Amino acid sequence: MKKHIAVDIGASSGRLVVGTYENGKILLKEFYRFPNGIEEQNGNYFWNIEKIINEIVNGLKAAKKEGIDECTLGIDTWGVDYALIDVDGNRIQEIYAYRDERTKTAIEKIKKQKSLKDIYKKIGIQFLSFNTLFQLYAHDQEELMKAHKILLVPDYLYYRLSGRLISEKTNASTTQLLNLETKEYDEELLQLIGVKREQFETLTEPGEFLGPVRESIIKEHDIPQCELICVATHDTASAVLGVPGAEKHFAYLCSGTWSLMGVENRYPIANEQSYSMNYTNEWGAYGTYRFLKNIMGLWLIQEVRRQLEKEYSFADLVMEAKKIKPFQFLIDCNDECFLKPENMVLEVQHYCQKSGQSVPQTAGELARCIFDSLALMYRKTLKELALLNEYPIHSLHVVGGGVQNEMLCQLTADVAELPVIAGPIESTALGNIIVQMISCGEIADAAEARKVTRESFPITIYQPAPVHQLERIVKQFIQLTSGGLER
Ligand SMILES: Nc1ncnc2c1ncn2[C@@H]1O[C@H](COP(=O)(O)OP(=O)(O)OP(=O)(O)O)[C@@H](O)[C@H]1O
Ligand SMILES: C[C@H](O)[C@H](O)[C@@H](O)C(=O)CO
Ligand SMILES: [Mg+2]
Repeated sequence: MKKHIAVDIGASSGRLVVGTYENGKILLKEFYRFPNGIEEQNGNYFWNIEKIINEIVNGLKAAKKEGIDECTLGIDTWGVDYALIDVDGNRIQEIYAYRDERTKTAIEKIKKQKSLKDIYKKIGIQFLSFNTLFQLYAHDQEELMKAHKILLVPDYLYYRLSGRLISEKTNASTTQLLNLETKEYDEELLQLIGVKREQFETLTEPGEFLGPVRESIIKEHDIPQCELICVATHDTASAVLGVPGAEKHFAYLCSGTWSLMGVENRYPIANEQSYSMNYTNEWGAYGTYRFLKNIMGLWLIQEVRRQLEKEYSFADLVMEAKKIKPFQFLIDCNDECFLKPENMVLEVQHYCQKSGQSVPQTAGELARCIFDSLALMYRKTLKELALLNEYPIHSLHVVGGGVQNEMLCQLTADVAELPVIAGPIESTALGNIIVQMISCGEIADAAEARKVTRESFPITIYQPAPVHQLERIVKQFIQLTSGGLER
């Protein structure tokens, strides 16, 4: 039976997971995990890509030790960030992390040259200050001109492992450079940022076979014979494929460092309303669109935990939050001030103080503030999704590490007043492996894969319970988040 390895690298951790398809079920086993995170150098933030590559090789060595001699392999990571390589394939700079401040003013500068609404109408991607469009605009032009190729992170990892140059579509859409109509890189925007089309590789469909891992790597390290498959290399695109949605229109929350909340459509929605509410049409696998919004997510609690010297585990922080009276402290989770503050504890406290609220002091109060605010933001986003898609949303699938935060899952059900269907945790790795299984002919398509997922992995359903004075709390939250929809 075929073995498929998913290399899933998120902003806070990476993992290697092996998947097999047996008797109508998908079996997954995580066999290697490593911490990930951004590193500061001279006031800028970067990814340690050589460490990530070493960890991938270490993971493959572990796979060989587990008795995996041959397999297919797919790679997915976070979006927007890129490597520049010269004509000899050498990386010519460190890989900036999207939380670096260099793009802080890029949107303001670009809007003087091109209307943001016009960009949105043809590209349909949400405006995030760190999208690749803005990163390249802010990049040193001399260095950019020296680049033979611009490779998003997972494309670069495939290149390092195999020598194959790709520009995988789902992740390429996070650049905010792909034109919805031409289905190609938008020439006008490329000119605006001083990049030539040939600096990007030909757009690549998820599912394509890419060939073997370089012989030199296999000779140097005792790793399995791997056939690389181009998966949905944007981790969120893979995560969505792993959502066990049975309904025609299912809403999902990919709950990790970011909270990505959206729906899967067969068509883009890029109109006045979706522009004003800043929703995105990231490309999904198999011709779909991920109509979603980025919510600051569990980054908030990750940074509070880091500030508290990791004295508390995530489970401890949930336990502490449970002891605190709810809805005393609320923040607009999507406020730019939370994107990369020096000290998240002080940032949350300052926000509460300047908005005239009590100030959370203890770990429990800070965690409570974050979880309450995230649940209310999820409610707001679900209402907006139903309005913009013109169809009702009756439940919410939660996948990713946030599934382990049972308190937040229940709180989300209560505050959003709908059932939350939680699981699988490793939906990203699952979606990565699903594309490999479809390419190998073990599963027919995404619809069959979701059916198999429902039969293979347990879910937990959180039914909504009444929240005392919910209307008043929602009104207070909507005022904080400067309006937006609430019916
Ligand atoms: N035992 C736990 N209890 C509560 N929350 C948990 C627990 N374990 C993990 N989490 C939550 O899951 C989050 C990590 O989720 P996940 O592993 O999906 O992120 P990732 O894949 O590393 O990052 P990305 O979102 O970039 O893909 C943690 O930040 C934490 O908030
Ligand atoms: C920066 C991107 O919006 C981010 O990577 C998000 O798309 C993601 O991939 C979260 O895991
Ligand atoms: Mg992840």
